[in-house]
Amino acid sequence: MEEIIINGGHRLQGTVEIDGAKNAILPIMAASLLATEGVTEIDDVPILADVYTMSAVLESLAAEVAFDKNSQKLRIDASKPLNYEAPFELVSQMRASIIVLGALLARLGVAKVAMPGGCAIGSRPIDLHLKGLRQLGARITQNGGYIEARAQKLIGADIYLDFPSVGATENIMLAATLAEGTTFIENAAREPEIVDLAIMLSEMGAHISGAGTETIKIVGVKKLHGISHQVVQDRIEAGTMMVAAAITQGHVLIKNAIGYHNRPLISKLTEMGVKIDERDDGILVEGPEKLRPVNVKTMPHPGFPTDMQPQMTVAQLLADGVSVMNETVFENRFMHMNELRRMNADFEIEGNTLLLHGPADLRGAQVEATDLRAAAALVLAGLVADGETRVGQLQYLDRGYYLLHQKLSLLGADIRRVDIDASGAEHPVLSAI
Ligand SMILES: CC(=O)N[C@H]1[C@@H](OP(=O)(O)OP(=O)(O)OC[C@H]2O[C@@H](n3ccc(=O)[nH]c3=O)[C@H](O)[C@@H]2O)O[C@H](CO)[C@@H](O)[C@@H]1O
Ligand SMILES: C=C(OP(=O)(O)O)C(=O)O
Repeated sequence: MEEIIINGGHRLQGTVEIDGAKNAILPIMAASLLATEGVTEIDDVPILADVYTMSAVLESLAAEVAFDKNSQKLRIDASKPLNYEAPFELVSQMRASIIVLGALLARLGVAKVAMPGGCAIGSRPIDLHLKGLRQLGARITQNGGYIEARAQKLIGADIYLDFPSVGATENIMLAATLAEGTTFIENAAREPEIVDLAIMLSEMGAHISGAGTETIKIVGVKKLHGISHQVVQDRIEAGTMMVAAAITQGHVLIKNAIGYHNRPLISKLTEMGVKIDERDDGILVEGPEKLRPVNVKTMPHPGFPTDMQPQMTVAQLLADGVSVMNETVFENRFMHMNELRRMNADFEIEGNTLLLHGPADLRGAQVEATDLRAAAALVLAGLVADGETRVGQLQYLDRGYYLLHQKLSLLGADIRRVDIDASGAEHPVLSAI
């Protein structure tokens, strides 16, 4: 059993490097299935459990995948005939595997993918994905826990999404690249990871415009080819580090961080009294002695990201007064708060609204992650808590952060990751995956 152990109270100082984005690499890996010629080579690939899971999904479909951890390069050859079925054992490990549905349908005219379940943060249906694919001409059936989509040919369509779903936008983009004619996705998701996917698809030979706006236009082409692509930086990892600096009175340069990807977070941290300097070499964050309370509402991009909500609640807890967090994207994303209560946090939950009474006098405790960003929030709380915090269930953290403890340790935190054996002895963990 592994744990991260933190002794709080250290100011973070220095420079931190950020990896490629989990939420960009996963759809990019799915997109590589569309290349019938050449191989796809991807740089700056984050070393994450989800990347290994997606590699296994692609291999189950008969793509050849090679991931070199040292150079962080991923090579995918999908040029040979592919299978059309993504099995339950893999899809159930990671919801994002549903994105192979659109790619397989476009490439093979048929796809069978296990229905992804919900997860701790919400039920997460895929009705919008299916609605979009149906509008492109797919016949979709659900049987025995699998979704099967078939189409002799996909035909471009005008698709309006009731909600700007990231995954639905990506699935439809992948399917539409090889459809006959033009597709418009209206009320599309506008996240930077959508833009990165569009860049990659364009490099492969797709005709896409408007990614990053509400309307994406895709003119279908006959075929796509392998390319080299560098994954965009992970704005959520960058944001997590910004909050770490903000709450520890730190002085941290987030190297090469992209300010316009984190505009709402920068705005809210500034309101809290954090000094933020967007420089050519990254974003410099200086935490104040006292944080001011602030109200936050999560929204699809360019609103405040739900994936920064748990981390932000730690900063709000430490602020001098009452702050409000309103979570509008997922229905159950306050699971970390019960763990923070063990650390002496004072708050009330009313539906999807959280009232945080600061300034909290956080005390170290044994806590357990319930999902990926909950894990990050608990580590952040440990950085400022009095005494020792032990964070368990690190498999969630490993989905989205590589060696977070090492990065924080290099900035001056007293933090280590250990494997605890049956006798209770602790062994240092040097490489998480
Ligand atoms: C791998 C990846 O990129 N994951 C991100 C992606 O997840 P994901 O793509 O799953 O998130 P969506 O944008 O699709 O979901 C947002 C909301 O829409 C709902 N919905 C979605 C699809 C659908 O068909 N029907 C429906 O009702 C969901 O239940 C949720 O309440 O965007 C989320 C919202 O920014 C982020 O938290 C995740 O980190
Ligand atoms: C919710 C997240 O990811 P996923 O959609 O992969 O579960 C996340 O990155 O915070």
